[in-house]
Amino acid sequence: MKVLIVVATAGEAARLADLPARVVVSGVGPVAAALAAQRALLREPFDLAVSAGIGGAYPGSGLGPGDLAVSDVIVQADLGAQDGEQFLDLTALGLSVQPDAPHAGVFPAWPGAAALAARLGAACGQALTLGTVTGTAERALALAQRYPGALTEGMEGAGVAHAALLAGIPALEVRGVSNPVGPRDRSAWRLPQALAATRRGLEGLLAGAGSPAPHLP
Ligand SMILES: O=C(O)c1cccc(C(=O)CC[C@H]2O[C@@H](n3cnc4c(=O)[nH]cnc43)[C@H](O)[C@@H]2O)c1
Repeated sequence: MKVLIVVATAGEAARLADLPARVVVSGVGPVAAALAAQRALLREPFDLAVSAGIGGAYPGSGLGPGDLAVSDVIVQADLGAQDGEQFLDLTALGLSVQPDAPHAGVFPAWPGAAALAARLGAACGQALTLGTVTGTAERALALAQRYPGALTEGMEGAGVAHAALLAGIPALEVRGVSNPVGPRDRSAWRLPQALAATRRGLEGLLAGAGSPAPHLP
């Protein structure tokens, strides 16, 4: 399986340079990730596009710094409209099916995600993408309630997933937890542990964990 790995920063890429995959650095955010992913996907064919890196863990996820999460769904959680206190996603706005983007901001991930998570002892669930890092406990809770089962927050997954959709290949998000989603507290960050978890997830993916067992004759 030929895998494209998109990470936001050179620091994340440095820990992955020896892996048997194409690793590209996109910069932070969904637009940067989408553009970098699409540029790589137009250059050569891949079987899977992965958004990988550090991420925040939502309240109720049961995850903490150093834990590993893989996505079964990638959600662009700020794509929609705010109506007072209520958030209206594209489906609620009647914009869910567009000819060139039949996704409504929700991207089912690679079918091997659950098996990969099981083999690695990782969490498997929704990965949310936002263009702005959540900075209050109230908003973290509101997002966790809006998306029950949401595990992680990042800023690139939906961009990679959208580019993968247009390229006709599956996408996956692999996040090592660096921090709790909520009030800004850099002292709570555990970057080395998060980077190590991210690498562990990608090593497992590239070693074939999660891929369907070969059909024996
Ligand atoms: O300075 C801060 O307080 C701060 C808090 C959270 C995240 C940041 C970033 O600069 C994140 C940029 C980068 O890391 C990923 N990431 C990691 N944790 C989170 C998060 O809680 N929410 C969203 N993104 C997060 C993200 O994918 C970016 O690539 C700074």
